[in-house]
Amino acid sequence: MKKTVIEFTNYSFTYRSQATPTLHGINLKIYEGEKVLIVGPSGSGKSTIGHCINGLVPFSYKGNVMGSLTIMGKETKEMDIFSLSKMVGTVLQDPDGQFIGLSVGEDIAFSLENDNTTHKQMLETVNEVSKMVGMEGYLQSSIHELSGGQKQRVSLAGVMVDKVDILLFDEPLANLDPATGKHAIDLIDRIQQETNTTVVIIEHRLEDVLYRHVDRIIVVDEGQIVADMKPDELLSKSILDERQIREPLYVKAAKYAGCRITEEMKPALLETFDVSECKKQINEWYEKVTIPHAKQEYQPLLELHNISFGYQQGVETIRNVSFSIHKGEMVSIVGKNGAGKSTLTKLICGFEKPSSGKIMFAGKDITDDTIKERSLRIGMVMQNPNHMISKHMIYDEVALGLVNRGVPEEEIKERVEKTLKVCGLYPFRNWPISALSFGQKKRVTIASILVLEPEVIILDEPTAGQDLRHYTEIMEFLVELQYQGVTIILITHDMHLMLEYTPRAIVIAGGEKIADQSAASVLTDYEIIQKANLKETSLFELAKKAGITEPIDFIERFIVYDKEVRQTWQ
Ligand SMILES: Nc1ncnc2c1ncn2[C@@H]1O[C@H](COP(=O)(O)OP(=O)(O)OP(=O)(O)O)[C@@H](O)[C@H]1O
Ligand SMILES: Nc1ncnc2c1ncn2[C@@H]1O[C@H](COP(=O)(O)OP(=O)(O)OP(=O)(O)O)[C@@H](O)[C@H]1O
Repeated sequence: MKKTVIEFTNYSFTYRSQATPTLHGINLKIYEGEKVLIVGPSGSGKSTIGHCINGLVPFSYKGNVMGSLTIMGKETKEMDIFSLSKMVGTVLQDPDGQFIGLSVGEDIAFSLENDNTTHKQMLETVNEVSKMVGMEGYLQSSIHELSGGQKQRVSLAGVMVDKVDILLFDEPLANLDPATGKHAIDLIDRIQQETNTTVVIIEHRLEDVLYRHVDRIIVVDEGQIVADMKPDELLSKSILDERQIREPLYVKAAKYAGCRITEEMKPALLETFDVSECKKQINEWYEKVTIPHAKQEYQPLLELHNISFGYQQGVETIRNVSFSIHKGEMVSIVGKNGAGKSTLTKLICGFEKPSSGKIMFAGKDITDDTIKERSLRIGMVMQNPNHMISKHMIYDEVALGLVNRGVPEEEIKERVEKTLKVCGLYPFRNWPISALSFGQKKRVTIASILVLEPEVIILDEPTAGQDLRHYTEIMEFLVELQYQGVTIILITHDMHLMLEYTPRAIVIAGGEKIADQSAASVLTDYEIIQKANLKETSLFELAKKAGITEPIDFIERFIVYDKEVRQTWQ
C-alpha cells in the first residue's frame, strides 16, 4: 500500500473577500511518488488547490477553511507555512512572485544555503542545475534583466535543488519556448523517477504535459473535482470537451473524424496512440473538409529598417532586424526564450531606443517619437499582467487609458463595458483585481488595451494561462478587429496558435531574424525548428500514422474545421 502524502477530506475554502466558497467538497488523495495533473477552466480553483497544498491558503490568502487537509499525515491547520515549505516545493504561476536572491546564482543557491550545505557543494549543485535549465551563462545576471521565459527557467532550477517530498508546479510551461517546455517536462519526469518525489502539475497545456507519463488527471470545475482518472480513460470520454478544455490535438482530430476513442488505443501518448482501426475514417474526413481561400491586399504599415540594440555596451541583443508589417495583418513573432522578441516590441513602442536603424509608421519615421505619441497608434499587452496593472478595481483599470485621454464619462462606460463583455470579465466588473485568478488578470490587461482601439496591437503571449474557451473568445475578437483593419502582432510560444491564426511568422534567434515566411513552412523546416527552439505539431504525426501524404494540408483542414466547431460556442 502506497503512503498517502496529500489528503483532502470534505474540504472547502472561502476567500475572505468572497461570499461563496471557491473550493467545496474536495475529496482527494495523492500517493507517494505519484505524478498528478490538475486541469480545469480558468477561475475553476486550480491554483487555489495548489495554494492549499503549499500553505499560501490560509496563511497568506486568508479565508474560511472547512474539512481537513493533511500533508505527509499532518493536519495543515495545525502547521505553519515554514514547516510546509520544507515538505512542498512550489513553482508559482507568476515567477516574479518568488525570487529571493538578487542574481540568478544566488536565487538558485538560496534553498541550499538553508540546508547547511558546504560552499563547494553549493557551487557544484548550482552549476549542475543551471545547466539543466540552460541558464549556466546567466549565473551573475540580475533577475530583473531576464526575459520572461528565462525567469521561468530559474524558478524551475530553484525548485529542483529543494529536497522536498512534494513538488508543485503551477503553469510551469506558460512562458517557456516549445523545446524548453518539452525539456522541462523531461526534467520533472526524471526528478520524480529518481527521487520518488510526488509531483502535482497544474497546466492548461495538457498535450505538452502528456508528452511524458502522468499517473492521473484531476479535472476541476467550479471549485469541485469532476473527474479523477488515468489519462487514457479520461481521453476516451467527453469530460474535457464538455468543459471546453483543450484535448491533445491528435485526439481531437481523430474525434472529429468520427473515431471512437477507447482506452485500449492508448490516446494519452502520441507515440502509443493506435489509429490502425480508424485510418479510413480519418482519411475520409480529411477528403471532406474544404478550405476557403481568402486573399487580402496588403500595404506596409509598420516597418523596421536595420534595427540594432543592446542593453549594455558591447552586447547586441537585437542585430540588424528588418521587417514590414502590413495593415490589417495578423503576424506572429516566435523564437527561443531570450531571443529578443520582447525587446523588439519595447523598441517598437519606444520604451527603448535603437542604437541604429529606423522605425516607420504609415510611411513616417517615428524613431524619435515619444512613448506617448506612439501609444496613440500602437497598443502593447505585456507578458506578465502584474507588470501592467496599477488600479485596484477592474473597471478603473480598463477605463484608465480613456480617462487619461479625457474621453467623456458616458463613452468610457459604454466602451469599457463592451470590452469587458468581450473579454469574459463583465460579471467581475466591480471586483478588486486582487481577487482574480492569473488568467483573469491577463484578460484585464488585454481589455485595457483593446478599449483604446489602437491601429496596431502587440500582444505578448496573449493566451498563456487561458482555457480554450477564453483563448477562442480572445482570438476571435482579435480576428474581428483584424477584419476592421486593425493590425495585430502576436508574440507566442504556442505553435498551434501561430498556425491557426497567423499565416505569416517572423522567427527570431539570438537577436536576429532567421525567417519570415508562412507559419506552416516554418514548422516543416527542421533547421529553423532547431535554431529557434520550436516544435512540430502532433497533427503531423497523426497524419503520418493515418497514411496521409500531405500533412500540411491535413493540419490546415483541421484548423478550419476546429474553428468552425468552436465558433458555435459563442
Ligand atoms: N486572492 C484571492 N482573493 C479572493 N478571491 C480569489 C483570490 N484568488 C482567487 N480567487 C477566486 O477564486 C477563483 C479561482 O481562482 P484560481 O486562481 O484558483 O483559478 P484557476 O483555476 O487557477 O484559474 P486560472 O487558470 O485562470 O489561473 C477565482 O475566480 C476568484 O474568484
Ligand atoms: N532590462 C534588461 N537589461 C539587460 N538585459 C536584458 C534586459 N531585458 C532583457 N534582457 C536580455 O535580453 C535578451 C532578450 O530578452 P527578451 O525579453 O527580449 O527575450 P524574449 O525573446 O522576449 O524571451 P521570452 O520568450 O523568454 O519572453 C535576454 O538575453 C535577456 O536576458
